Amino acid sequence: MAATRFQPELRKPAGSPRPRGRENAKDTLCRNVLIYGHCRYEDQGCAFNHDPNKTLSAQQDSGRKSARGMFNVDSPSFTPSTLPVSSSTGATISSQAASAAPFTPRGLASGTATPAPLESEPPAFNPAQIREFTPQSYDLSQAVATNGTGTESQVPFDPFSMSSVAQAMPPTPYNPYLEDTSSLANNGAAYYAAQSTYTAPAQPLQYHLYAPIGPHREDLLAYQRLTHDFFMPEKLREELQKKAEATLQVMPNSQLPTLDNFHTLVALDTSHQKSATVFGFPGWVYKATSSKNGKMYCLRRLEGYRLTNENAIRSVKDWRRVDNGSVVSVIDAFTTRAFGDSSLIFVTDYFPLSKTLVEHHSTSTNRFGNRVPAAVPEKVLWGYIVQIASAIKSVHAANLAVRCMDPSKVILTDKSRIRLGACSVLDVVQYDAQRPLAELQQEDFIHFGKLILAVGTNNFSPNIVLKNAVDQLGRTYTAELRDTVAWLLTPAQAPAVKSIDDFLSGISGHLVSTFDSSLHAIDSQTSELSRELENGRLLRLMAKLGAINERPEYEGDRNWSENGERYMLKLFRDYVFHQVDADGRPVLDLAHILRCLNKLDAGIDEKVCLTSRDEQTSFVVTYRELKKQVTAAFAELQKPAKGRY
Ligand SMILES: Nc1ncnc2c1ncn2[C@@H]1O[C@H](COP(=O)(O)OP(=O)(O)OP(=O)(O)O)[C@@H](O)[C@H]1O
Repeated sequence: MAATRFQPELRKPAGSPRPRGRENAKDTLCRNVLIYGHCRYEDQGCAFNHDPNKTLSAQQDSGRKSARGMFNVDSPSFTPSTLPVSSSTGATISSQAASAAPFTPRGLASGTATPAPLESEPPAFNPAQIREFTPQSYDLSQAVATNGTGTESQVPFDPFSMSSVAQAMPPTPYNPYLEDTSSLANNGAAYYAAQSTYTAPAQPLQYHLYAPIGPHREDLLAYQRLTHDFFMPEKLREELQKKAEATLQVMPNSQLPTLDNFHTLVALDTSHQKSATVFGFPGWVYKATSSKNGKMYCLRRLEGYRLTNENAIRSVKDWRRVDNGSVVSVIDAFTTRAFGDSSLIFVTDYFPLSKTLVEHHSTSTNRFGNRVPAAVPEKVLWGYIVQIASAIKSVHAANLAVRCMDPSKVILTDKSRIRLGACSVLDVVQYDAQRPLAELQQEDFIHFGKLILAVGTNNFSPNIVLKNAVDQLGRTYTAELRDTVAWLLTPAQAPAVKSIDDFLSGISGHLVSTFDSSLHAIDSQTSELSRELENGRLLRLMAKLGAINERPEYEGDRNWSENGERYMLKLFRDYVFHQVDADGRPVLDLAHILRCLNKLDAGIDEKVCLTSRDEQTSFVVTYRELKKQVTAAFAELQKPAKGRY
């Protein structure tokens, strides 16, 4: 919008300074100069002064001359040489001036009482000189003192400092499972006494502790939520339960012997066929319970093995140095005649319901019962590659070699989680060969390549033709995967040697994505765990209620009678678990149950109306009161009966 210029000939400026006549006008600085820096009408008869220096000296002179140097209403307002002042002068500028072209101040800060010397250079904009805003701790007591008002001490609150909060917190963290909150009260006493600083609330949370730790499901409306939303996902629960069941499984009428340190052996082999292809001895795998600590271990037995060199079996202890998530830890090895032969036993960690890669990847059958090779997703294959590479790194770092990476000796213990399951076996069995470690380590790369090739092509035959299999791999998967496997299968040209570190840097992109997947897995498991933590709390509460309610042995006891305090707990139990609709049909609302139990556990001040089934008695009682009664009743049950002990 074009600026409308101020035209003194056409319009009188409104407001002060009000020129008294032409003479006065000469001493008054033209507003066009004031606003725009120059006046277009200067040579066309504008009566005002166009020389800022003159105005200034005239004002100074008049100030010096006049005994009435005092300002009065008629005094021309003080006008800095080049800048409109903010107060009265500003008010006199016409509204049109608001749309004037931008004004560039020349040499004077707005509102400054002393005009800057006109000769001085305009200050350059220098952001470095501007002091950064730093939030200061606002000390109210000081503010009060400077204001000179009351003596009341105010709480200095520094919202940016946590130190005051940390100091005020009780030294021991609040334990929501502790029924006895007296320690909290003690802490609280000290804490409340020192109320001079802001403190975070330290009392028990006023509700339940289900904290929404992610990752979350999509937003669901209340009615879309399922029972499962409150508990562990069904699949995970089932999986864990099956694993627990497998761990505790026993074989009735088992013919298997009891060993020196192990009992209750359960065969884990899925086939009865003796196979000596991998180790040169028929092998069997058992789950067994340790007599020393009651824990379960996996025993791998090599049938008919005769120990010729004591050192062979001692080599197993070197494997205790290997601690890697992708290696089944080797605990011990010994020979035994308990099976009626001379057997070599390796003791390793036990992973319930694990399957070998052969078992897992060669089980697809079509509707005629024939095996159908199913391509393993490339992402899964890369996951395997990363895990095995990590295992090899640990093993090589411990100056050992894996030696056995047969797909039937690599076990899948969880979704896409694999572990090398037969480490150390060949170290003992082929001890006498005394092959150099460097050679064995280089051979590990070839075993590794063969393993991935077997899984990728779904061909677990020992007679696989490598070249054809690599070509087949290239047709199903990316060139990167094919080249990776080809690199593993190609022996290094002596004297060059392959190193696992070179391999790891070559697949670094896949390391990152596998790492990210495992972070996601950890996140969801932590989230599940936090939910189960709360469910465990509720279980304890339900156990208490169950122990308290319906105790026939207290029938004659006044405390437990229909009028006694304990009666409320019975009504509460009805309120929580035995709700019925208008027709007397059961109402099963899990959310109601959880909500009530959580409120009871927290002992909140909310009231609840409990009515007896015959609707003759009603209590209005707080959850706090109910909680007290649960605690008291349970404590009474815990007391040994008089005269009984
Ligand atoms: N550490 C372990 N924890 C739990 N189960 C294991 C463990 N190691 C192996 N298993 C399981 O024991 C079973 C037998 O394993 P084994 O190594 O004998 O495989 P296999 O397929 O029978 O091979 P082979 O034909 O050479 O005997 C497999 O189902 C395997 O998943």
